[in-house]
Amino acid sequence: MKIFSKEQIYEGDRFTIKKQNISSSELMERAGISLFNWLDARLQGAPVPILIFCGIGNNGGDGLVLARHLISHGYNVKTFIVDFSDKRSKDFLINYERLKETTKDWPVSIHSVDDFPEISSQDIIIDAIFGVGLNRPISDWVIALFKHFKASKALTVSVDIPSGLYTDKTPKHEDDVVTSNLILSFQTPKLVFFLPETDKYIDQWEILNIDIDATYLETTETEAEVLGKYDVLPMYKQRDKFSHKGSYGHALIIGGSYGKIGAVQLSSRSALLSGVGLITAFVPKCGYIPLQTALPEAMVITDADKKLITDIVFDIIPDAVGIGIGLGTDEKTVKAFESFLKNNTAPLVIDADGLNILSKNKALLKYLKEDTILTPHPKELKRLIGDWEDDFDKLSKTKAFVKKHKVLVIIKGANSISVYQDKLYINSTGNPGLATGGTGDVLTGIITGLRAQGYTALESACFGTYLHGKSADLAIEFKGYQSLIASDVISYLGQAYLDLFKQADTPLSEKEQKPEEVKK
Ligand SMILES: NC(=O)C1=CN([C@@H]2O[C@H](COP(=O)(O)OP(=O)(O)OC[C@H]3O[C@@H](n4cnc5c(N)ncnc54)[C@H](OP(=O)(O)O)[C@@H]3O)[C@@H](O)[C@H]2O)[C@@H](O)CC1
Ligand SMILES: Nc1ncnc2c1ncn2[C@@H]1O[C@H](COP(=O)(O)OP(=O)(O)O)[C@@H](O)[C@H]1O
Ligand SMILES: [K+]
Repeated sequence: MKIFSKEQIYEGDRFTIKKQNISSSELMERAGISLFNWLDARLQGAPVPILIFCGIGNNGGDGLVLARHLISHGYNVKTFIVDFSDKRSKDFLINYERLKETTKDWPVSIHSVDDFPEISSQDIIIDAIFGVGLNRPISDWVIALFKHFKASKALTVSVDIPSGLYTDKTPKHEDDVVTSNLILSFQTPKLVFFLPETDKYIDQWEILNIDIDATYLETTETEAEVLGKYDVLPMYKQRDKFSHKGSYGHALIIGGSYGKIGAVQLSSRSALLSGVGLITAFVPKCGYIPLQTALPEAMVITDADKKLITDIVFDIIPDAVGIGIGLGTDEKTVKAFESFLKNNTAPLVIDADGLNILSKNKALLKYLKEDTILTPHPKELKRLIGDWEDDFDKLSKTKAFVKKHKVLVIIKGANSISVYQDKLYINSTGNPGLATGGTGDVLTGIITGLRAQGYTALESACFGTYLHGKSADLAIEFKGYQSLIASDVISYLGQAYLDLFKQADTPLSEKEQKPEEVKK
């Protein structure tokens, strides 16, 4: 599902208005009706007090349309205008007049703290104060209103985006944003719904379809996409009836050091369960017996050294290599890594200590072949690209790194983001059960396994992070968050594949509702 930028949202409005030959207030009517239909379907006429707080722009206009439809359907509504500016948008004014025609009364204006209404915890607050148009710091009294909302403990529903949240930067203080329980966002999720620093402002969100022109939505290239089942499904490669183990590639996992052989076992097993034809592990001598015992399906090649990797030589021709897990950063290992990088021609995935070695020896970056996949968690990323000011800065620095070295970087975490050729691919699966040692090794194994099977770098990253998170999502139903361990993620990989073909899930895009006519 595409994530449109603020500029693209405004352009989509203009395009739709022209193409469908409608006025901008008709588009606002659709937005307001979609809000009304959503609420009406859930409230079913319940007489709960609904307090609608409208700004003076189009977000406020949406709130006014909603107020009009709720009132004319008999709901218990109070409408307030949060008067933070003398300006009024054209469509706000049109709907301000229309509301008056319905209620025969003007909404209550709020100019300062003295005007704040009492709010009970049983009320519903509709936050239509600022939308994507927020472009500068908010007045103190408006922030005090946000706090007043929070103190009331009333259920708070934000229109399009929680007021106070920018689309392209992180708020300075937590209190500067409305604490909302639910966001009803028009047509496209916003990038801030997926970033670690803005996550605290996002509880639940749903997309409301307002019929922005389909051609515009299809043909506009966006910087970011969030990938659900129906986005990764086309990447899936079927197995042919007459295929054999040679058809599905040979993956090589290079890593391990004394006390960290388990990491290689996790990666190798994950590669196998991702579907690879053959798997070989390259480890120090101390890894031979444990690996051969724990994973009989794997072949094992050992380094001359007992405890470390000191010279990476092998006579197989792998279709993809995953390197770095449990590797350590001993000087001898660094040398071996360097010489491997210079000579390797197979598609490559670099993780963990492989990344740490690169960070300490930036001159090695020039040996990375195009489309190498790097899988840093945030600390490893910081070592690689330097510190960042906020999440947006992190993304732009990662993009610059990706462009310069022609690689793909997966920024791991909740909503892992694959950064490739100027674009961001956001994973939608996974859960905090994954916050446990070894799950990153599993991801490396899955991605290396996919790469060896002939998936492109981008497909391996997107499909791999999806499957990894989905396995964890399926596993926690039986294991719980606390007891999920990396081995469980591997065990559920088969279920994650099977789940791709289950029909029960609604595609993200089909969750969008049609902006039906208002029910009479
Ligand atoms: N396709 C869609 O998605 C559709 C979207 N629609 C809706 O439109 C919403 C965007 O509306 P919007 O552009 O009018 O901006 P909004 O957020 O209401 O802000 C109002 C104005 O306030 C100003 N301002 C900014 N910051 C300020 C500050 N700190 N303190 C004081 N003033 C400040 C600034 O104006 P300025 O003063 O800079 O000229 C800004 O323009 C969008 O979120 C959605 O709800 C639908 O109606 C139709 C289809
Ligand atoms: N809270 C979370 N929600 C979803 N996924 C998570 C969460 N925490 C960690 N993960 C995932 O778990 C994996 C952890 O990788 P990493 O930090 O390298 O662990 P390790 O080095 O122990 O294997 C990554 O794929 C990351 O995206
Ligand atoms: K809002």
